[in-house]
Amino acid sequence: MSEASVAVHADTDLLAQAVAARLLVKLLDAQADRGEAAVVLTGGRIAAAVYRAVATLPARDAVDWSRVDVWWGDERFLPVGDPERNETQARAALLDVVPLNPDRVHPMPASDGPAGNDPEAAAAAYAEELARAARPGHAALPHFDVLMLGVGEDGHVASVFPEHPVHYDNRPVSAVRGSPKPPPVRTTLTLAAINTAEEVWLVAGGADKARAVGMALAGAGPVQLPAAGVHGVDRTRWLLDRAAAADVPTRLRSLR
Ligand SMILES: O=C(O)[C@H](O)[C@@H](O)[C@H](O)[C@H](O)COP(=O)(O)O
Repeated sequence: MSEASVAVHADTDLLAQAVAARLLVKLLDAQADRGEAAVVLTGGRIAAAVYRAVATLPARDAVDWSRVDVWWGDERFLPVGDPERNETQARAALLDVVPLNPDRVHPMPASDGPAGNDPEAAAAAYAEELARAARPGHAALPHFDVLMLGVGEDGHVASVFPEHPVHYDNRPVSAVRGSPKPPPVRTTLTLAAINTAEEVWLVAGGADKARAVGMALAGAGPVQLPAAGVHGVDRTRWLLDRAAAADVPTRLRSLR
């Protein structure tokens, strides 16, 4: 398993700026190595702040956005264009302002989409879309260069919540009902699918995240604290601000 690294930034704004800069470099490196790049997005406030920061960095134009695949790690199961959808937030903050190839943007299905108002069918449809993008004969999932996650106060990541049946689903994409964070119906990559990414970044800012972050890094169980069960194949990066890092053992921090 890859080692986890922890970077701590002074405040949430600097955290978002630093993650945005890292993301651009990661996309550039992936394109230099493989000719293309694939990123998996998430929802929430810190993710939106990162997307907005990417949009304002002049270096964003160094990325060939037409060769970036955009996937989502989770989605709130709502109609297309609903302001609460993670897709809508990412489009407004970043995706609408960079020259992406629309065929390479892969939102999770909406509740009024072709899969119908059925989150299980939506999860299955997304699993099929992922499988179509996988290298033939290799895997059920395409290569993900970097997968970003926020962290909930309860330790959830994507829409994998503590003690939820999704932990026992061996498919790559799962429907979620009864989410403790609204809205209650969602779709999500499972931890096993998340953990196929080359790099996984857990981004958390604010004092309300300190307990979950500290417990995850202290080795809590993944069913009780999903963030503890996340590992990139090459790297797992915890990208935090000082308040969120308050309970992280000092030996694990590289302070900035
Ligand atoms: O749909 C969502 O809400 C998410 O994907 C969720 O996993 C989020 O990333 C965390 O809850 C952190 O959200 P904040 O950054 O807003 O605290």
